Amino acid sequence: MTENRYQRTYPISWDQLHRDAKALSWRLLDKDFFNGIIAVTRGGLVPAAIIARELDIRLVDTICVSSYDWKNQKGEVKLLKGIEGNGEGWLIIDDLVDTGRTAKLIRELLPKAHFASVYAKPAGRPLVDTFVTEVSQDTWILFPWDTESQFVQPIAGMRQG
Ligand SMILES: O=P(O)(O)OC[C@H]1O[C@H](OP(=O)(O)OP(=O)(O)O)[C@H](O)[C@@H]1O
Repeated sequence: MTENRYQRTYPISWDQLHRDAKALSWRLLDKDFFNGIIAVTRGGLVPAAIIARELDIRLVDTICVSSYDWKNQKGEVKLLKGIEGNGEGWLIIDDLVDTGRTAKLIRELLPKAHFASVYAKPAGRPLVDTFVTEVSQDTWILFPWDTESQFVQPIAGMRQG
């Protein structure tokens, strides 16, 4: 279900997600992440797996967060599992920064880490160090793990009257 604050959708296929995660890997290639990757659950898990493969990083940890929707606005971000230390030498991966609430919390916890996301909206963009694609704030990104293919009516059948 599309929330009220979204005016358009941006469907992303598995192929595109794979390509975009590889594009992010290229942007991160020259940086050193001695410790490894921290995936932000749950959306960061898939790009983190692709980026770990591309950057030849085998140590992958998670920071686990949960955010609650309240009246169609994203609510408080709750930390379910953190990471010790200040994040130095770690690469944090998320699929998207939207309002930036999740990234803000994680940056406060791990100020020395490098925060990367595949997609970024304007409100969240200042909080990421590296990203690939910017989408407008009123776009609902349809990730492949949240969607499935289904039958749609032919265009001619959708005419009114
Ligand atoms: O910038 P924000 O407004 O905080 O939004 C970004 C967060 O929202 C998404 O997670 P979501 O809340 O959909 O949870 P999930 O990944 O566990 O499904 C996404 O994976 C980011 O972590």
